[in-house]
Amino acid sequence: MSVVLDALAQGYGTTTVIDNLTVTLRPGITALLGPNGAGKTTLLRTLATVMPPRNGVIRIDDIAVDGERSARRVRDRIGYLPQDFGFDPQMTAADFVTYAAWMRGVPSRQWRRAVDEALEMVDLTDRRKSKMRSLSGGMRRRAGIAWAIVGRPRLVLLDEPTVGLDPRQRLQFRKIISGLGDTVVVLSTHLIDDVGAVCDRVIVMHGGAARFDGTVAELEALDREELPGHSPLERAYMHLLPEGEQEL
Ligand SMILES: Nc1ncnc2c1ncn2[C@@H]1O[C@H](COP(=O)(O)OP(=O)(O)OP(=O)(O)O)[C@@H](O)[C@H]1O
Repeated sequence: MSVVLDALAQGYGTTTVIDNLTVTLRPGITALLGPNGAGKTTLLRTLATVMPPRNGVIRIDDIAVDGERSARRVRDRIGYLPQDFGFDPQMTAADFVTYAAWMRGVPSRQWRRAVDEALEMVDLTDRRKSKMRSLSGGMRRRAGIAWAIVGRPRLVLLDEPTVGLDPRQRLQFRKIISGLGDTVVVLSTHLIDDVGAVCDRVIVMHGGAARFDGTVAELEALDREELPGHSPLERAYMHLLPEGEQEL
């Protein structure tokens, strides 16, 4: 799986959110960091083929995704968990994940196995028959993660997947995504601990551009002791913000 963004521009109406972004995403876990409004969700939605690029090119497995026709060719390779995902509260957890398998073009004879595997990965096997409305917030988010990974799509896009998870569930989440193997995983987060623990690569977005693109160790090397923050990664992140935003 390869995902190439070449001079990508994206926005809403007259607002430009992403401007001239060029990156190649490879198998492994990439974190998108950046302040509120930096464009992380917009980038994930664009990668998920929800919005065609305003300018520039997205190439998924060498297919240029520039409209509905080309998007249809790649959608079954993509698992996308939006920040606020909707569901029918009457659906069981298994139905919810089966719906994703169907949407992703998993053949019906494989649904049962694929759904069982996804629910097992997020530790919801014993809740497979529970209605979505009866699950706790953290369980729903884990069902959402199962939604994104069922059928093993090669590109997995997760928008703030650990919001609402308790500490143990966050550790479980890290285990799940570390076990996805040969998959391009892109997640947005504000939790720098998660980045340090599981991500291979970090892209820090600000002002429509990638202000940093490198490994966690390379980001950590930008640590400046004089900046606010409780860890080298937090201080390195602060260092990447414009000067006016570096104080608290
Ligand atoms: N549907 C929309 N219509 C108009 N503007 C939008 C829309 N969605 C987002 N925006 C604007 O685009 C910019 C980027 O928003 P986006 O949600 O991508 O940021 P983000 O980095 O995901 O933020 P957060 O950390 O708060 O989730 C913001 O200025 C936002 O107000």
